[in-house]
This record gives sequence, C-alpha cells and structure tokens, in this order.
Amino acid sequence: MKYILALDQGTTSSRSILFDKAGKVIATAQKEFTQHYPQPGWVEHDASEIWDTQLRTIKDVLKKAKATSRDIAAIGITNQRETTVAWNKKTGKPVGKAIVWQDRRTAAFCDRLKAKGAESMIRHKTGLVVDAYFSATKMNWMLKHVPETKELAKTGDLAFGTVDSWLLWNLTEGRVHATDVSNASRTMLYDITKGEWDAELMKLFGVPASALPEVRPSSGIFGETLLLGGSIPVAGIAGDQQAALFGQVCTTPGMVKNTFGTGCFMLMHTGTKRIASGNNLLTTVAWQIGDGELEYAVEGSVFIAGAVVQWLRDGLGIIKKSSEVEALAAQVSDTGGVYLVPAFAGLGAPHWDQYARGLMCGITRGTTKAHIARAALEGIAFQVTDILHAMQADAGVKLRELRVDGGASNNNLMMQFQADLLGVPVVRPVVTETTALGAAYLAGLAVRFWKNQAEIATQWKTDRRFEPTMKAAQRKSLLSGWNRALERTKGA
Ligand SMILES: Nc1ncnc2c1ncn2[C@@H]1O[C@H](COP(=O)(O)OP(=O)(O)O)[C@@H](O)[C@H]1O
Ligand SMILES: O=P(O)(O)OC[C@H](O)CO
Repeated sequence: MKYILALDQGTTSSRSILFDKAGKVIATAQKEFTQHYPQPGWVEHDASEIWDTQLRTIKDVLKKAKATSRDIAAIGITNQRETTVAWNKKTGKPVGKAIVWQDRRTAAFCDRLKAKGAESMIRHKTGLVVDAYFSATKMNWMLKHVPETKELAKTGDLAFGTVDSWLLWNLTEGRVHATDVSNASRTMLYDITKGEWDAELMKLFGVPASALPEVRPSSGIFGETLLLGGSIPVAGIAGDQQAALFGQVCTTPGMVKNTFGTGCFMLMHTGTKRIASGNNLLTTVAWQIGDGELEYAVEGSVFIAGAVVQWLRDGLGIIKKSSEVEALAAQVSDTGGVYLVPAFAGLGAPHWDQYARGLMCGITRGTTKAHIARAALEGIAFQVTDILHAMQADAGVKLRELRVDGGASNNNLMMQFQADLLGVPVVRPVVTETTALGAAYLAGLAVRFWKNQAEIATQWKTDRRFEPTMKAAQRKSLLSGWNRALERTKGA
C-alpha cells in the first residue's frame, strides 16, 4: 500500500491530503463551507455540510491521484478543536447547528462560573481557563436551548462530539462513537491527569455520560470505513494543533511550534509531565501513542492572526489577495508608530479578555495603507511574542528555536520580524502541511506504515531559517509601544 489519507477538517474548509512513505504530499483536495453568524459573537457550522464537503474532498483526492481503497493503508483525522456537534444516535442526523470554537455566546455563563468560584477546580482537572472557547459550555447551551437535545438525552439517544468524532461516526456509518485524548482535553469535561471523563464536571455542565464518545489513544485503530470501495482502517485522530506539533516532530520535551493560520497556536511539548502554567497558558493533552502514557503540551492560543489579513482584504479592501500583504508592507521600512491590535474576538492567551476589542493607534497624516499592512503583520508577531514570553517563564528556559507552519508562515517579512522580536531563530520546514502530516503519521504508526517515531523524525527538513538581527534597544521600544496599545483594548 502506497499512501496514508489525512482528513484535515478546519474552521473554514475541509481538506484531504494523500501522503507517501517519504512524507511527501501526493495530492490535495479542498472545499470551503458556509460560516453562519446568526447574531453578533455567534459562529455556527452545519455539521451535515462539514461531512458532505469532507467526503467530497476524499473522493476528489483519490481521483486526482488515481488511487483506490487498495492504495490506502490507513486514514488519519485532524480537526478544528472545541467546535461541538450534537446528533441523534438513531437517525445519525445533527440536532441544531454545531457551535464553533470562536462562538462567544456562553461568555456570561463563564462569568457566572468564575463568580461561583469553580475556576480553580476546572483549571486543576482540565488544564484549561474558564472561557467560552471550550466545548462544555457549548453543550450546556444546547441542552438548555435546543429542546430536541434534552429529549434525546433522556432516552440515551443523544450524541455529543467534537468534529473528529462526527467524522468518525459518519465514516463508520454509525458503528463507532469515539474521540481521542487530545480532542477530549479541549472539552472541559476531561480530567487530563487521570485520563477520563470527570463526573463532577459532567454534573456542573449537565452533560450526561451516555452522550459522550469513548476516549481512545490518538494512534490506534478506531474502526474501519467501507465507504470507499474496500475496508480502510481509521487509525489516527488528533486535534489540529496537537497534530501540527506531531507533524513538526516536536516530540521531545521543550520543543515548540507555532501555527500561523486564521489564529495562532503555539504549543510546547512537555513529555509525560503535566506542567501547570503560572502565566495563563493552557495545559493540554498532546497525544497518546497506542497504550503508551499520555503526553502533554503547554499551549498559547491567539484567536486572530491571519484573519487580520483577511480583514485588510475583505473589510478594508486594501489588498486583493492575502499574499499581497507582504509586498504592500515592504513598501515601508517601519509602521511610522502605528500599532494594530486585532482583538476582534476578545483576547486569548495570555490575557483572556472576553470583552476586549480591536484597536489601531499612532495614526498621523502621513500614515498610508502600507503602514497599516505592516502594523497588521507586526500585530500578529507581537501576540506570538507575548505567548512565547509566557511559555519561557513557565518552562524556566530560553527557547532555542521556534518551528513555524500554517498559511501565513509563508510571509518572509513577517517571519523575519518575528525572529527579530523574539530574539530566537524562526525555522520553517519544507512541508508546511504539518497538521495533516501529523494526523498521517499518527495513523501510519498504528498500522506500521512507518516503523517508529525515529523513522518519521528523519523526514523533517528545513526550508528556511530566519536569524534575529534586531538590536535589543529597538526590540524593547517596540514592545513597550505594543504594551501601551494592548492596555487600551482591554475590556472595551
Ligand atoms: N502571505 C501571507 N501573509 C500573511 N497572511 C497570510 C498569507 N497567506 C495567507 N495568509 C493568511 O493565512 C490564513 C490561512 O492559513 P491556513 O493555515 O490555511 O489557515 P486555517 O487552517 O486556520 O484556515 C488566512 O487567514 C490568510 O489571510
Ligand atoms: O481550524 P483552524 O486551523 O483555524 O484551528 C482551530 C483550532 O483548532 C481552534 O482551537
């Protein structure tokens, strides 16, 4: 068998990618799907559309590569995390819309939980901060506001799941309701030390045990699909940021990757040791390989990164394509004192301000769209720097290098500025499809397509390394300007 098929179900599109034994991309297929914004701060997906687009990309990618089920050794799934789907176990049909990770409708409920003093218990068990980002408050909202969920829960016919388990359910035609440890760790219902759903949390959020998927290792056989002509095992599942960590081969403690996509997600692998962040980062499960121990990561999540470039394109209309932002920003050597804080959906780590809003400041009569473009790119890099500082403080060591990936990591100007601001080299690999690659590796290891992790590690190759060149005084002055701007966005 020649290939592993990776399904990468993201926030804005479903993708399927075929990898060969050398970890090379053989073919890809992608389909965007509809974003629903029924009220300010709400973001929903239609779970049926998620499955339809995913299945279409699977068929397209096989066609492009002229491959059949006989060429596929296994399927790996990786997915937008936290987004919550409810469905009817008897009919297999979704109940209501999926509530997306970016959705803020449960912010007030989170405030009440904090006021009740539940925060430290939640943080201790789950490694998460109390925020509308995670699945549990979304499930609680569905049980309160979508009558069918409540009725199905009574008869044990309600299924809840993150997107991985929804795809798995459909691939196996309703035979398997399971998820992996990395996705479970994003629900706020999973005790990441004991490695099990937690009864106290289920009671707090009113979620019945019968609705939750079985939790399994990230690399191992979940079931088989018969939808593609022959039987293919589904042998790996991980949330997209944990999968990217694995695809970047950050598999020894202290190694860090940052994905520059719609948002930015920086993860540091901490091995089998769970580190409690003293700096407002999350502790999360990285993965579990077969019957090995749980492995952990510390994570900093930034909600708006590449999305600010989309805003320059769609909101301001100052570029036509995202990739044009680099040439526009390069027309000026600095922002002329302009700062852009893209707190469009509140601020994530390490600030966790659900009510912050975006801000642009330092504008003069001489400010041009080039300055604004540059300030937007720098705003992404400043947010990543804040996270890295928190991570270094948690780890008690200075980072040796930062591995990067994601669509916006192709921006050389931004990557150089990022290295300058961090004072740490930024390294971009040849394969920037690390999310899908990580899912492929997890699945491939389970079916012995790859022998072991050492074999995989030899496949990681540098495309480009950005060395820091900025003087310390300039870095300090830029960061103090950023901090002043940041303060002004909070709680607005
Ligand atoms: N050259 C570029 N410079 C800066 N941002 C970019 C560039 N190319 C793409 N982007 C941004 O990167 C994001 C797409 O990256 P991707 O990794 O595909 O994201 P996701 O998986 O979150 O959908 C978009 O928000 C886009 O605006
Ligand atoms: O779909 P992405 O790549 O924007 O990733 C979303 C994250 O998993 C949210 O936690």
